[in-house]
Amino acid sequence: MINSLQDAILGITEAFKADSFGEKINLGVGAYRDDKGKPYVLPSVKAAEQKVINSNLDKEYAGITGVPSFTKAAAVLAYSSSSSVIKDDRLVITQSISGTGALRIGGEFLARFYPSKKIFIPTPSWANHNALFKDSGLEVEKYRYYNKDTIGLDFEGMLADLKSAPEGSLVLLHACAHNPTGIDPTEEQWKQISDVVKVKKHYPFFDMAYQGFASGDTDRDAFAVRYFVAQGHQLCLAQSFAKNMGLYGERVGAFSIVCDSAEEKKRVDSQIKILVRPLYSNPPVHGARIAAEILNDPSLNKQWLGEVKGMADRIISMRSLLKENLEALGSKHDWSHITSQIGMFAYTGLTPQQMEKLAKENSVYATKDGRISVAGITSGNVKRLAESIHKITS
Ligand SMILES: Cc1ncc(COP(=O)(O)O)c(CN[C@](O)(C(=O)O)[C@@H](O)C(=O)O)c1O
Repeated sequence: MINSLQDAILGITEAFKADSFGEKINLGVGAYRDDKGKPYVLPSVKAAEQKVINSNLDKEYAGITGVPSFTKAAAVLAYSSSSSVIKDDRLVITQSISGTGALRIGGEFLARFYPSKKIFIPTPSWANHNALFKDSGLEVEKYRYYNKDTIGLDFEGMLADLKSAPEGSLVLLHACAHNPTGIDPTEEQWKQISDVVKVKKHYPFFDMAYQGFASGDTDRDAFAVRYFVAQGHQLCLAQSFAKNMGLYGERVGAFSIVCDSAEEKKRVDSQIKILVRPLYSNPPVHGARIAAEILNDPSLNKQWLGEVKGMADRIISMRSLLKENLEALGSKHDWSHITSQIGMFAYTGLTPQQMEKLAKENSVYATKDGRISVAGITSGNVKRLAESIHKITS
């Protein structure tokens, strides 16, 4: 019996669309919305796209690993131009079908070549990680990440689970803006995580789907990845440009592997090509060309960084507004986690039953785990949202 897919996240948008209430609120899928609740095409993306169109490029196939001007620039964005992985030419990188595709290439590659087939992912993690790595042929295990009592990071639990995992396990790490909790380790905690990963000889797989979108600063959001590289870890990285460039439907991403030499890079590069060719042969060019323009044109890059910061800042201000509105209503709960968390999502701590009530009785739609996409909050709907939350939590 084939079960029908009722995706925990995409299904929320379907329910939202089916609701005829005029003031319904969608806090489901992690996609940025402006203060009018509308999708946002970054002006820098529009300008870059115009440049691509004006170049009258052909529509020939890209190579298996994609548009070189994109992948080279994506590597610099993640690792920085001064990184030894780039200077010593020991980074394998391929374009991917956005972040999901990057994770999948990584999962398939590791299932083929990495000794351990166990990948430890945080509890909770992005809803799609589990199926994605299982379908890649890996066994998915969990490490503690979220402390529901403090609505914070269960750092002791995380370290303990990484220490007790079999030596040389795969470990998935959210580089910044953890989905769904919005709770990130501090830089000090990342250093301790790196130490444990090194002692246990684990292999880090970073998922960086929100670089620049978390703090508004692309270098700051890449701290964990760059620190681990500086500490000598070999690792792999999935990058998505869905959120920080708003290229959701263009499916722009990259998968990279840090090797220990240029020689090993050559061997790994050919294995990546052997894996990708029969999967989808080569990736779409349009979105990658737009991203390449933005990353390589200094004035477009500067404009883009300002726009990414603008998105991050709007989300941060909506966090504060929601917390202030809840407090103004006389809520007795401590809502400080709403402003201490970072990135696209706030992990409210509401129960599935309360989330159900939010939807059924208040036309506020979000995933059952209590995650809300803060990007769906606007200065126009924040009051009604706070009233709805207050009503079901009083
Ligand atoms: C941690 C993480 N990693 C990878 C991806 C994949 O992103 P893409 O393939 O589009 O580059 C997402 C997107 N997750 C969502 O924002 C979300 O959790 O709502 C949403 O886009 C999704 O597909 O679920 C993510 O949150």
